[in-house]
Amino acid sequence: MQWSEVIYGLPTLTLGDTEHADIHAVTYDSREVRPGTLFVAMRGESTDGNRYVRAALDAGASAVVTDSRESFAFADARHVPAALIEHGRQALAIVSANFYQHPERTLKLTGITGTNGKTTTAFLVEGLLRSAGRNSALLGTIETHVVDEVRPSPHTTPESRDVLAIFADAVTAGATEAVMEMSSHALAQERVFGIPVDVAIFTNLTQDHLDFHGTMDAYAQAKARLFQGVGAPAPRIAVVNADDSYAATMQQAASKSETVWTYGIDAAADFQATGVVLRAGETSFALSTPFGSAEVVSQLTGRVNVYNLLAAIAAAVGRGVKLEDAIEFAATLKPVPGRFETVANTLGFSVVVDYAHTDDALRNLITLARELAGNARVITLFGCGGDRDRTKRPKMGRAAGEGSDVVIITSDNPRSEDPAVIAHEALAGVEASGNKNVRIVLDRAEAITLAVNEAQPGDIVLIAGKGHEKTQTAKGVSLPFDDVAVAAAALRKREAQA
Ligand SMILES: CC(=O)N[C@H]1[C@@H](OP(=O)(O)OP(=O)(O)OC[C@H]2O[C@@H](n3ccc(=O)[nH]c3=O)[C@H](O)[C@@H]2O)O[C@H](CO)[C@@H](O)[C@@H]1O[C@H](C)C(=O)N[C@@H](C)C(=O)N[C@H](CCC(=O)O)C(=O)O
Ligand SMILES: Nc1ncnc2c1ncn2[C@@H]1O[C@H](COP(=O)(O)OP(=O)(O)OP(=O)(O)O)[C@@H](O)[C@H]1O
Ligand SMILES: N[C@H](CCC[C@H](N)C(=O)O)C(=O)O
Ligand SMILES: [Mg+2]
Repeated sequence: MQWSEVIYGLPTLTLGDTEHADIHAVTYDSREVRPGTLFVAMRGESTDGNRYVRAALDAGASAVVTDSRESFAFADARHVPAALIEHGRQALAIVSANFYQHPERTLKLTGITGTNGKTTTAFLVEGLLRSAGRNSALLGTIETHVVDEVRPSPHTTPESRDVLAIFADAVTAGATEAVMEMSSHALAQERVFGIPVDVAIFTNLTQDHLDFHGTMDAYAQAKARLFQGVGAPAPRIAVVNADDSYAATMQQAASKSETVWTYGIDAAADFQATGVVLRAGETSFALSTPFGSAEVVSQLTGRVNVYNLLAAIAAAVGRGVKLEDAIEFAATLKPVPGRFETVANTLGFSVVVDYAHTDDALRNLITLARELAGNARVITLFGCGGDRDRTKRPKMGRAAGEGSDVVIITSDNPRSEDPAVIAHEALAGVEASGNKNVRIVLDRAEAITLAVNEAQPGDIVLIAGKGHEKTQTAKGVSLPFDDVAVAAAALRKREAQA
């Protein structure tokens, strides 16, 4: 594609003297540059893409977009087409949309934000749309779907270049819909700039990521951007959890949407669940909506999934699926990997792997386990991520201590930090809860084996924090690790001894 076509609509401050180049690829990472690549220099948290303009040019970059006068002059002097712009990430989104020929104009996008429940809700919405015969893309934490093709996901919400590349492939594969998790990092960094959202969902807001956002208010404002539109018109329909304390913030942010639907269990809502019945592997409730009422039955477990189902059904209806069809399809939806995933065994107790990695998610998970366990014990294993919000560690400890009979603190991606230091920060919270039945076992496989060996018939073992993850990252190195596989191995060993 010609340089002039790639920069169409880009608000440039200055354009270089060289006007012709054929662009074969767009990148924001100098290490990806090959001859014919346009390099967009972006300022980041840890470095500045402008430091790598020389490397990009040496690698054969055919054009440069930058917010630095110095980089601009450097590229121009080397007779490479250059554009001086104000915002690197916005520019990346604009040139990528041009380069991929605007797939975002074809796909009707459902965007989901919130602290917890994005992945689950995204899978549910995609499942409902597919059942209704629509071809869809899915972008989120666990994996990426390009209609029927499954690809790994390096991020929950990728950079705009990657979103648009996936969208373009999805359009080629016949997709008319896309469902996407919108992380607060992505909204704050405008990774989704210029991408119109048709239906926007807010799940909930509780503490996480304060290392990045600083305050709960800034975190909420990042989430609210989904409802205002990031470089794009506001979503046509906003779907907001009425039971969450930030509902009003999101509703206000959605003031330009044509329709705002609320959903909830406790507060009055447009999509209202009543008579919730929770069992392992079965959840049911009565649903009333502006389009009629019906009984919803699902194979998913737990009250949090009532919220995820409500949001997903509302979104599907917003996308034109008939309510009665959405409810029929909801009954066929399978649980999401690593979200209340049970590990089968013949020992008479339950082992559950779940992605709870915030204090709110842990509290919800343990409350559910308590209900399901009756008089039996809840054994909770968890850890806290390294190089992430430190202040959530004692809060997670407290949540674990308050609801569990036995607590095992272990490692969950310590990254560059000392796992023992992280564990002791979590321990402080368990101790504050008054729960004395707590142990630290830093080796996660050893800790899981201990939890499994501790369980008696009727007990529930909760293995929290890593869910679907397939690696453990420590000292900067990621090694294969799978909670489900490790738990299954420990169970087989114990079964063999029984
Ligand atoms: C805090 C954060 O979100 N960081 C992401 C962000 O980094 P950044 O803007 O700070 O970029 P940087 O590393 O300073 O680099 C600046 C620029 O220089 C470029 N560069 C850098 C080195 C080089 O040799 N050449 C070069 O061109 C980089 O490609 C980048 O364009 O952009 C980078 C490029 O896309 C991401 O890799 C990086 O993800 C880091 C590794 C990360 O861990 N992100 C997590 C926290 C994240 O984004 N999580 C959310 C989900 C959270 C949730 O909801 O639970 C997600 O959406 O995945
Ligand atoms: N609607 C919900 N409300 C509160 N907690 C939830 C909800 N749905 C799921 N959870 C809990 O949060 C955990 C993470 O869920 P999920 O992966 O769907 O969220 P997410 O928002 O995508 O998280 P992440 O931002 O880390 O990718 C689940 O394992 C469960 O414990
Ligand atoms: N999206 C979250 C996932 C956390 C998962 C947990 N296993 C951890 O490593 O803390 C993050 O990157 O903060
Ligand atoms: Mg997710």
